[in-house]
Amino acid sequence: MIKLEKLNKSFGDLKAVSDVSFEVAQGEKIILLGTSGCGKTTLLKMINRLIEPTSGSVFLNGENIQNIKPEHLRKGIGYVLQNNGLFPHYTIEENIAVVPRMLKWDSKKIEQRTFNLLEKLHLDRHYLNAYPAELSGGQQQRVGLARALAADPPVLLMDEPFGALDTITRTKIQAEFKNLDELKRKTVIMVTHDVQEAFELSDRVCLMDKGSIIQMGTPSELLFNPSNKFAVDFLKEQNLLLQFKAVKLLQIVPVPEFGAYNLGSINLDVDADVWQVLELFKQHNVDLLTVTDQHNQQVNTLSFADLMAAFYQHVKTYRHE
Ligand SMILES: Nc1ncnc2c1ncn2[C@@H]1O[C@H](COP(=O)(O)OP(=O)(O)OP(=O)(O)O)[C@@H](O)[C@H]1O
Repeated sequence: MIKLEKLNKSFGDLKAVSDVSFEVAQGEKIILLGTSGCGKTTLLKMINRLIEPTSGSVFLNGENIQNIKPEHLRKGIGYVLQNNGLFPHYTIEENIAVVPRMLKWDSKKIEQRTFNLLEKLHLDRHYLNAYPAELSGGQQQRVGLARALAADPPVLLMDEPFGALDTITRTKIQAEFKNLDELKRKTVIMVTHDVQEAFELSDRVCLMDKGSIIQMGTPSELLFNPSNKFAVDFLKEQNLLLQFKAVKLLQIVPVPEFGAYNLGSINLDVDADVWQVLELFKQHNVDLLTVTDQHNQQVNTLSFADLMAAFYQHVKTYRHE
């Protein structure tokens, strides 16, 4: 779907992006992660031609984007800017309608799409005539996302979309983002410097430093098989928490087909990660995790200590693979 080939960008003597190559499959969620100034935004902007590379190429569905007019290219690539970048003198309705108007949609279609997006993004219709400054940061962020999604582009580029939000609003919007059906089929490349956000929302993480890729892989690959000291150090602070979130209960405690996990009277999602289970152990003060089969017969029980032992055994095995 998207292919980056030996992309370089220099600003004078400064190499902002250095020899970056990778491919992104359709529907994949890639997160560009790294410290401030490592070249993430520059790399992102080369994908929609807001910045032209010094050398190297970007291909979209096999076509070199140098051969596509920037305005045309950007109609098929939604872009959520850092600090949401809404036009302050446009109402919310006008902000959302920017690309559909460029595409000359009729007003009824634009209205329907706008209402539909507001509903999906939990924004009340009465904001339509308001200006961005009248909305909270979280609401502005939702409008920024609605604007990028308005014309239903197959690709979405997002630059620190949740960066300006407080932790609680951020966690809430991240969860909504993850569960938005509309986004599931889209190819997303997103910039962040927040490790947890990267691990939570991505299929693969592209860890960068000084313009270059340090490591690109799934969250589990980065966590359990970091490629060098930079990758180890970057993830060190939150390592254990990230590991608990990266490992699914299913990977360490088998469950029969159509069976279930239970904590006391709580029925757990079979897709739960270890962190969610640990949280539930703590919150509900239960002693045992039970595994039942399709007839609701108990086939296994694990204490907190058993669960931890299974987790560490899994981590040990994974590291040696
Ligand atoms: N237009 C420009 N002219 C000169 N230098 C630039 C320009 N744009 C970016 N840079 C420099 O290129 C480097 C990479 O910048 P970039 O914005 O891509 O980093 P980033 O990883 O996105 O940082 P942040 O997380 O702080 O947004 C930085 O050193 C920056 O100062």
